[in-house]
Amino acid sequence: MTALLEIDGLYSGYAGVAMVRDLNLTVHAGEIVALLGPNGAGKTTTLLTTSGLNPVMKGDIRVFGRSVRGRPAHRAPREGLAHVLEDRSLFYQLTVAENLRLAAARSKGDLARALSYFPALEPLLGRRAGLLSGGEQQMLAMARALTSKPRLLMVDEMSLGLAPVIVERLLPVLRRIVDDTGAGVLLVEQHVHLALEVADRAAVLVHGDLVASGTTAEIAGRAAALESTYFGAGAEVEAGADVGADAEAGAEAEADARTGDPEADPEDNPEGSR
Ligand SMILES: Nc1ncnc2c1ncn2[C@@H]1O[C@H](COP(=O)(O)OP(=O)(O)OP(=O)(O)O)[C@@H](O)[C@H]1O
Repeated sequence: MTALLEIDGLYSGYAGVAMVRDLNLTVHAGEIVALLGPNGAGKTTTLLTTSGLNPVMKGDIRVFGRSVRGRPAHRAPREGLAHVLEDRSLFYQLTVAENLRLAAARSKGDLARALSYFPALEPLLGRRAGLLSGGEQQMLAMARALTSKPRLLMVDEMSLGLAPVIVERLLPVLRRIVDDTGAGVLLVEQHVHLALEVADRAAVLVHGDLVASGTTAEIAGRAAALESTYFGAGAEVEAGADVGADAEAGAEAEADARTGDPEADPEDNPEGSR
């Protein structure tokens, strides 16, 4: 198996303070690796450092065998690394088509192929990105990343603000992409159980330390112990609150799915970016 990403004893953080310590992680071609952990664990920091948006303090990250040290972040997409950021970073005043065309022009990429994974975007090509629902924006962010035909795709919190029923529809697309293209995926996800359904392997970060890694079956077998030991009462309460809100939105989404209403817009959009 070809290692696309090798994180080797990584220390990374902000203002000289390491928020990720001694992290070792590998992503091979054709596999999905889930990076799990509670809020503030260092998951986003790891992805930003891999993209070159945050410096390596100690250790190394190799993407396609080459160290990211000294590589400017803008070179990453051309080399085959795509990063869907947590805030989706769309051009909200531009239409869906314009967002996609800009990305495809930058990377000389394949727009039709990227869209083929998200056919729900086709009737929305003329709509401004800021008017899309949360789930549609996530699809656009993913489609935009795919225009560069990445060999390694990093997705940060695909589920942020989305009902689980929407996430359940989006996550399997990652599996199709991996199966079709042989790319590797590093997936940061708060919905542990959904992530474990789609991933091949998982790693758990807590307060910057890697506390567990293994196949999804191994991690799933330890999920209850990991949650009670590391995620803490606060996280459980927070997760409980989310479940309530998600369940309500999910019920609505399911109702829309049942009625088959193509204009249905079931997702929450807590970012208020419409
Ligand atoms: N720009 C920054 N400056 C200083 N500290 C930061 C900065 N960004 C993140 N941090 C801190 O680094 C730590 C790791 O944050 P990070 O965003 O990587 O966590 P995370 O696991 O992605 O969390 P979440 O699931 O909440 O997004 C946290 O303590 C956070 O407060």
